[in-house]
Amino acid sequence: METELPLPFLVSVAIPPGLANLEGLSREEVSILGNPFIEASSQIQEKLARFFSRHNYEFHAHVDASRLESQEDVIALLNRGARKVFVAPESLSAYGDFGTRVLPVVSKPDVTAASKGGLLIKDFDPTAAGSDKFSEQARSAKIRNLFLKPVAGTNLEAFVEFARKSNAIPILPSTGLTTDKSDSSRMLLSKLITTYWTSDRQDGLVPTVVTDEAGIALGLAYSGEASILEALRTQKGVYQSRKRGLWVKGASSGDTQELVRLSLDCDSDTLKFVVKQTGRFCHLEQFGCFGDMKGISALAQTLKSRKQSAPEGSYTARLFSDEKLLRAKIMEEAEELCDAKSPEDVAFEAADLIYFALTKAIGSGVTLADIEANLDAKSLKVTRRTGNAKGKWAEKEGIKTDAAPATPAPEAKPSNGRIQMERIDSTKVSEAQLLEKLKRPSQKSPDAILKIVTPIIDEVRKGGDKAVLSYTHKFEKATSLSSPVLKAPFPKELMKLDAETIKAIDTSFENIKKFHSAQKEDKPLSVETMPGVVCGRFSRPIERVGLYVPGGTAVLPSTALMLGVPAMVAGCEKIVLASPPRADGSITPEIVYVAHKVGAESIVLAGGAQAVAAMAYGTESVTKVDKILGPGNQFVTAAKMHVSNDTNAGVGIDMPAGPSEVLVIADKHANPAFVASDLLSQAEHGVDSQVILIAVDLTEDQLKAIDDEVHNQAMALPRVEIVRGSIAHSVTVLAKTIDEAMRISNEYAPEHLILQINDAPKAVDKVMNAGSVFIGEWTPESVGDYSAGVNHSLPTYGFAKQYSGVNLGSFMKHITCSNLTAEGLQNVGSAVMQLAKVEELEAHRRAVEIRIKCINEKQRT
Ligand SMILES: NC(=O)c1ccc[n+]([C@@H]2O[C@H](COP(=O)([O-])OP(=O)(O)OC[C@H]3O[C@@H](n4cnc5c(N)ncnc54)[C@H](O)[C@@H]3O)[C@@H](O)[C@H]2O)c1
Ligand SMILES: N[C@H](CO)Cc1c[nH]c[nH+]1
Ligand SMILES: [Zn+2]
Repeated sequence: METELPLPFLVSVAIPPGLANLEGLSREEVSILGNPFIEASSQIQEKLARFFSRHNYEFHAHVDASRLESQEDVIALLNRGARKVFVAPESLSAYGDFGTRVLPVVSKPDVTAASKGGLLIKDFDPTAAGSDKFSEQARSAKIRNLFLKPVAGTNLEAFVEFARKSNAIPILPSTGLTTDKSDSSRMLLSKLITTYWTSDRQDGLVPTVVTDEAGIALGLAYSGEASILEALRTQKGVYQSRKRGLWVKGASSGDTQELVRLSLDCDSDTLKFVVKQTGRFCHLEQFGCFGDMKGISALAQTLKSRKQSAPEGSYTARLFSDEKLLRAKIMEEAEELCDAKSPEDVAFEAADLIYFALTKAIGSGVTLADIEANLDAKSLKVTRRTGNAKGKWAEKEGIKTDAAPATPAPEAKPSNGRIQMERIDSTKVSEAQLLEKLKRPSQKSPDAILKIVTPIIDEVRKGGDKAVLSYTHKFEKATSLSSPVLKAPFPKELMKLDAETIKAIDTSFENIKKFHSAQKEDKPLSVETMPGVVCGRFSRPIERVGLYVPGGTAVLPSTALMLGVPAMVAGCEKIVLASPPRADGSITPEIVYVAHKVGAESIVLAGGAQAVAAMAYGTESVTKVDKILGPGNQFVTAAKMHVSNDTNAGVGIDMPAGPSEVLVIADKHANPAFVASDLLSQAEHGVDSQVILIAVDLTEDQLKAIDDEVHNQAMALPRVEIVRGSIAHSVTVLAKTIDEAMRISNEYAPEHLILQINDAPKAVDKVMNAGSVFIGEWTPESVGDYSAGVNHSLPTYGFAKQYSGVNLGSFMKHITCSNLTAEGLQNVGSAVMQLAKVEELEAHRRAVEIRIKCINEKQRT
């Protein structure tokens, strides 16, 4: 059961007839329970989204959006505060990046339909045949976020019991609950709430923490079924006095409370009433039973009362009435805060700024609760601002800005803002400014990531399988998984695929195999450096390799091919694949099929640092490997670095392969639609991806044609919101010549370089730094990602300056050998002895001398 819900059930709130406005969905109806479930359709999506942001009290809106037509509708709902949106299962893959905020809705009771994060089953009939079995399966699978919506006419009390037993969250129809305000409906509602609570007191009352809207505890009271019923009926603070029965707060003192929301705590033995308090709560001369308010809440309270009755001529009264003075003070304090250095000064200046900012808010009728609700709502946004400063402020500080007003920051208008790359003219900026613009989006500091992965690695090293499994349960929610490894031979039923996919994998497999086989050396190297001195070099496969196939935000069977095929061609004896499993513990069938084709000995069903540690050190069931290869997120990369630095692990790694990137060089011969499609193909990987276009001597019309294509093609993509994120830190650079473009590209050292220019093959000579190059208009980068034969596991972040991408050599070691004849030793011996003498390593010298003496003796006899 999800514990973050205010109450352990949802109430499905009916949309008012006519849909003229949604005011019928008033705060009193949905907010007190804090937990509505609303059915959306494209027609009312916008109204719903606006409704969520307007009523920014903390209520959990769960929205059935299976009838929405566009992804943008879903994203708008998420951005405006819907905690969860349920969509048709076939469109789920488009929301991979939104974690458990988007879940599937189905009508058939089937536990296996639960994706990683949960499931909503509609029209559920708890009395139908097979429902007991379903309940048992649901309980043992411990699916988080399993929501059940009953078929019309279901007995609600029995249904709630059924849901509790099944570890599910029931969605109760509004009819008879919130929409019907009769006593009997309120009675049913209070009964349902009391069904969930447990009291350890003899009188059956439940302790009730009373807080104001900012969450400051006012005091402790008690609730019983009757007081809850009365509180719901009157929407006021009503409690159960232990001595005097029903206690309507403020009935005699006039210090009444408006009930804002009620919730149960995690183990359902304490209630919380959030109230708007008039006057004070405590019977003593203080606001709450724990004393008066402090800090920001107290300041907000004081400002509120000053606004109502500030003595004329007082400073606060002046601030409320003199807009210019307040503006100047906010600016002044903001600057002082920016300039403050010592912790004391920062605290002092921050307090001043908060005072003036809050004065502005209270003067505009905005409460502290409104500000806090905004902060909470921002944390729920799935599309974010870049965080860059705007216009004049950025210019003043000489830092990266948000897009100019003509191209608004995409995040500001998530649904329809233009998707456009920032432009920079390389001839009008300094080299330093250009490089600043081309900086990759910043990632979390390596230290912060290391702090997260080090304990995971240590635990796996010590705890083996058990530790790996516990992390897989935690991160992948695959709680049913009992072994972290799937050993070959892999069962056929785990690699059931349609014929078209098999054909595509087989084609790619053959091409990758062909290209990597061709990288084999014909024969061992052998060179006679002096007469009788023969030096040689031969290669051997690395015996045991661990191949990490990412699976967090997207499943990438193509990466399994790119790592598995060269390992097979190299002749590695043991190939171990690792990839995060799905929530039901299974691995994508495409990956199992590739593992089978490359002859992998096992698949480690784990991801992240735990998978890397398991392969580096070995566990009871995971084979220890000699080298770990493959891309991954920051946790995977940090874990690879960490284990490779541990001499006890004895494990090597490939190179840092992070968020995807592409640099396209296009001249006037390039087709704008092709250019845009290549940029977007890497932009869709993740919001941390970056794409760069170097436009060589293009006119404004030609540039606009590419910009238009980027926007129009992006808008038609299922992952448009991810593209918005990556395009926000992507750049078009204007250059005059191909040489200038190549110079910039070599400095950037892109993972992928695409040449869409006249006589593209000729320009290849000028490429110094790049992971992989795609030459000419008929070579989109995606052919390299999947099927051409080249490898797609490539160095990013500028590491193409010193690393190669994965290739056959990544799976081989080169061993050298020397073979001397007596004549050879005589020829080279004097040089060796002299250098040994210089280094004062006498034993080295004598190892030659002893042999030369022997040769000389032999020659004499
Ligand atoms: N350069 C290349 O050649 C190339 C190729 C393919 C993919 N990629 C990149 O690989 C990356 C794949 O990342 P991904 O996240 O989708 O999958 P992933 O498999 O790399 O990571 C998922 C794992 O991250 C761990 N994790 C997540 N959050 C965590 C947390 N808070 N603390 C500790 N561990 C946590 C979990 O163990 C989870 O299993 C992307 O950036 C993609 O662009 C690069
Ligand atoms: N372009 C990615 C490497 O940066 C690899 C990939 C896998 N699937 C699609 N693309
Ligand atoms: Zn790709």
